[in-house]
Amino acid sequence: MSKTEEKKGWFSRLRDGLKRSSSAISGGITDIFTKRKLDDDVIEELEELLISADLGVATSARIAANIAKNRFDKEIAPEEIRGALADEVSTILDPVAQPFLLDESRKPHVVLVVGVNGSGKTTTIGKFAKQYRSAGKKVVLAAGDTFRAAAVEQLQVWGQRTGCDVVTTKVGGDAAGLSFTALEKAKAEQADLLLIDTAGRLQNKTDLMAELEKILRVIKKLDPDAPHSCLLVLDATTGQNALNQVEIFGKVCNVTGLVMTKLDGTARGGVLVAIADRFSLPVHAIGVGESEDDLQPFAAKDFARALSGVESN
Ligand SMILES: Nc1nc2c(ncn2[C@@H]2O[C@H](COP(=O)(O)OP(=O)(O)OP(=O)(O)O)[C@@H](O)[C@H]2O)c(=O)[nH]1
Repeated sequence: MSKTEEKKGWFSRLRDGLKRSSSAISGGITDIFTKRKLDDDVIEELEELLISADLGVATSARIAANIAKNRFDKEIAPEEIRGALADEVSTILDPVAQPFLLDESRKPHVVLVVGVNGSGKTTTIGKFAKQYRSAGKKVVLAAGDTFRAAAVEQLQVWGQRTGCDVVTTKVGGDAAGLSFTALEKAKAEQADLLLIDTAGRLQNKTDLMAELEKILRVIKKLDPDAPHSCLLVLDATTGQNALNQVEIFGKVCNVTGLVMTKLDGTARGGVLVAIADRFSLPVHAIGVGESEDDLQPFAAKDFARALSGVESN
């Protein structure tokens, strides 16, 4: 498949995945803008529409005001508004759309993967493992979600599939100790990348924080700069709650980048715009489906156009 075909294929998948979010926005724009002049009421309705699509109050107000500029008192076609919205969203997302970069000077580059249960951490780890294995890198996985046997098994499956060693311990075992062992092994083997999975029991914040802090403390004994990255995986279906998760996890570990999954299962995909606007954290990848191919590097313009219901890329 050529690069253009591949890009086109991904754009259709992205557009299909974001359908629930985009049809609410796109349909709302048609309802608001058909045969009406752009006045204060229309701006307010647009703002409300964006808030209901989870773009956040402050961000929605700013976008609506920007779109209204130079268009006041004119009858504007819905398609033009969708295009203008895509441009506004793209301006917000562009600075945060940054691919994850492997630091080759680290042996290994240590990545701590955090996020609440079921957010898509394992899928993300599997995808990264596959990507770097295909590039000929040595990758070690640490099954740090020691609470659930299924989480460990799932990571082992990824290990087998991608040819990566998976360091595990018994169910209920110490995640920090396991991370230490995994880093020791990865260092000894001159691995390029160590991906550490973690448990995400946000319902017990104190335990979660204590556990993450312990992992951080312990791996720093072997490498004071580790972890070199901390990826927070967010589930888009949680909507505005994803903003709280960025804050909570940010207090424990220095979150360096985000991955947002399950954008296909929700009408709340706009939350990614609110998060980008508020935290300015790099967004490395997004997921619009259950297969590993549905997790792709984040492209701001494509996302903005798909979310706004602009038909082509
Ligand atoms: N629809 C959809 N499902 C996804 C996406 N990403 C992951 N999933 C599914 O969500 C479920 C949870 O994903 P995992 O990768 O196991 O998440 P986790 O954070 O490791 O979960 P725990 O191990 O339970 O903590 C799985 O059934 C995945 O197939 C996505 O982008 N879209």
